[in-house]
Amino acid sequence: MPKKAGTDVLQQKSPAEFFADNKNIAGFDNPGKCLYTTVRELVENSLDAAESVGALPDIDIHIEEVSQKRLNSIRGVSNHARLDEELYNDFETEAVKKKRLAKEAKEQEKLEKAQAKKGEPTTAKAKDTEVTKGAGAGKSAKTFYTVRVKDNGMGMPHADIPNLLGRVLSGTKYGIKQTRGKFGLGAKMALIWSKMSTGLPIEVWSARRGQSFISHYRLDIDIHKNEPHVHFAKMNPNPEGWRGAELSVTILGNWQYYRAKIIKYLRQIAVITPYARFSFRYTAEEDKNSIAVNFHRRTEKMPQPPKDTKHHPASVDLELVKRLAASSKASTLHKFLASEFSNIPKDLAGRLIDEMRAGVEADMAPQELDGKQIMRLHQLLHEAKFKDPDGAHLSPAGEYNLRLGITKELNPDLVATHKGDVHVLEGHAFIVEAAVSIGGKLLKPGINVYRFANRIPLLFEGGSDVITKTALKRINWNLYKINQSSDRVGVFVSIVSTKIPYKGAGKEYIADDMDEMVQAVKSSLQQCCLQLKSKITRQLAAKEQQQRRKNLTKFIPNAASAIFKVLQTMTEQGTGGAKHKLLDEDHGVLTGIKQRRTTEQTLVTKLTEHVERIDTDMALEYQMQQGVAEGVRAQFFLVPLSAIHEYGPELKACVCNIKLLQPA
Ligand SMILES: Nc1ncnc2c1ncn2[C@@H]1O[C@H](COP(=O)(O)OP(=O)(O)OP(=O)(O)O)[C@@H](O)[C@H]1O
Repeated sequence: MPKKAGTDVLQQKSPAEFFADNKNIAGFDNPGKCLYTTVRELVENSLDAAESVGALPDIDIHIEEVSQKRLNSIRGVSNHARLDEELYNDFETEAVKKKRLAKEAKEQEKLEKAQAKKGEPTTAKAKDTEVTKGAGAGKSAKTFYTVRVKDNGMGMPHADIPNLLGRVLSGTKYGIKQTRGKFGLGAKMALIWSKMSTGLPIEVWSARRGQSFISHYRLDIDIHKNEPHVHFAKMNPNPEGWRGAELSVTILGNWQYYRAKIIKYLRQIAVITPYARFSFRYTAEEDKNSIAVNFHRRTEKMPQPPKDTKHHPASVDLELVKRLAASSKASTLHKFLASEFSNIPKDLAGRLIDEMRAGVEADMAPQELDGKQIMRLHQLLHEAKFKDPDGAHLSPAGEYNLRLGITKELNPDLVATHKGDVHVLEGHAFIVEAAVSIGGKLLKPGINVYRFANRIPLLFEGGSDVITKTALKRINWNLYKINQSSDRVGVFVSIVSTKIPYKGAGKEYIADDMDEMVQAVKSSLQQCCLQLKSKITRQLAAKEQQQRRKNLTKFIPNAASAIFKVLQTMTEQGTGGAKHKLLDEDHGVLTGIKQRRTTEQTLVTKLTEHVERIDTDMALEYQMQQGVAEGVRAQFFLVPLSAIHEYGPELKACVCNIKLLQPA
């Protein structure tokens, strides 16, 4: 142990201490961001937990505002009235107070005038109200929040709960599998922050399938030792057979500044997870500020769950090879290579061993490999040719879910989706899915980028991210008849992989420096744009036609009146002086006018009929050119009323055909 702290004194930190000192690395930058990241980490754990047992996620999220005063009573700290006002940050001298009140009165007067102008009732405000300030009152007051997230997932084994939630860098998601969580850090960071800001422990309820009790824990973390500290643990009866987990943590936060981000996050997670139900409630100390938002489940079709896979030879480092060899249960080196790695079939394992030489035999135990032999093996694994991972173990959201989520949450005019091929980055397979939408009231004019990685929305650091940069700089939107500044364009890209190359443990963005990733994102977006281009071209043609008709129709009254006047003059003056001889039908027209059978209104009616006929003829001609099969098609999704429904024959009507297709 160091005797005294100083720059030249050797000190050691536990992982918990490190992350407590550097919270920003994990996305816990300031109170508002801490509130956001806490919600996010707990929701993502819940989604992982529900999907891992194949349950359609049902997630309740509740944020409850807790004033300093209430927090103090929870903690048993007494709330004293202030004795020495000048001691506090928010103390105002008489002069400052007078100035503030005058300013407030002026603003109030302005507001009342504006309301009176609009005919609205004026909101009376008590002027010069003196608030009795106790502990936690005034503008320096902080606000705390209890965040509670409940799910219907797999729950946690009773005995593992302290380690899973009270020891930094512990978790069940370190395997080679696509999961939202990866680092074994998120929930513990929420606990560390609660410990740092309120000193309150985390509370946990959990029940697993086949378990007759509900585990109930209250625990915190010994940051110095990186160990869980259990306040109490109980096994309560579970008469209703509930399964899932519920976590509750009380932290310092800032709802006011991060409210929009939290709602945006939930809206985006609802886009990428339309098979989940999210119910969100915010309870404020003042009831009028409370809100509730529900994101309903729109489909019961969940993507195939991701599967565990093995290390691809191209993805292993020297340390990992050493560790795998030391811990392998395979009896021979040959079996070790063929069983611990993906894409090394038996014959290739034999060839690799032959290639290693240096005293290496196929039937030696992997633990017998010495340091140099391990180095040789590691080198060979990176130099030899192996098949790429096929990506079958990944679980992309699917074009159906992506489209459904976008349509449901943003209601755009057009959407195109595309699922890219499997690509590989450092031995890890990845798939890029993309969607591009046009229109919809919720989007601003311009390019609106939505980023997802392993089905998590990424909301921060957009400027440095590969998806944003590709959408803004590498796509020539004009080529696809999309106006990048005036059209409301939604760009949605979802990347799934066993290893998302995040920059930082906060999982906020993917860097732009990997060519494989850049190309895959670009190509998926281009494919969406190509689909949109043909739809937009058709829409533009239809619009042009409509405009032409509108223009012609607009001039009919004037044209009819002018023609009528000419014809009237001709009838009145006779046609004796005409240069050209009139045809019989022309005489007919003039006679009609003379006898008042043909009026100006007759001309209006005839011209209108003519414009409409031309319009119909052009539409028919267009339809003939396109062919019936190429007629205007739009995909839309119907939500079945029950889980059992049939994809029956095509429904034919005079205006459209509807065919119910089983989603791919
Ligand atoms: N709601 C839950 N249901 C079931 N298990 C959970 C739940 N929340 C957490 N866990 C378990 O606790 C472990 C630790 O969670 P934590 O959030 O600290 O890290 P992680 O999700 O593994 O990784 P990351 O830091 O990347 O989010 C998880 O791996 C999981 O096994």
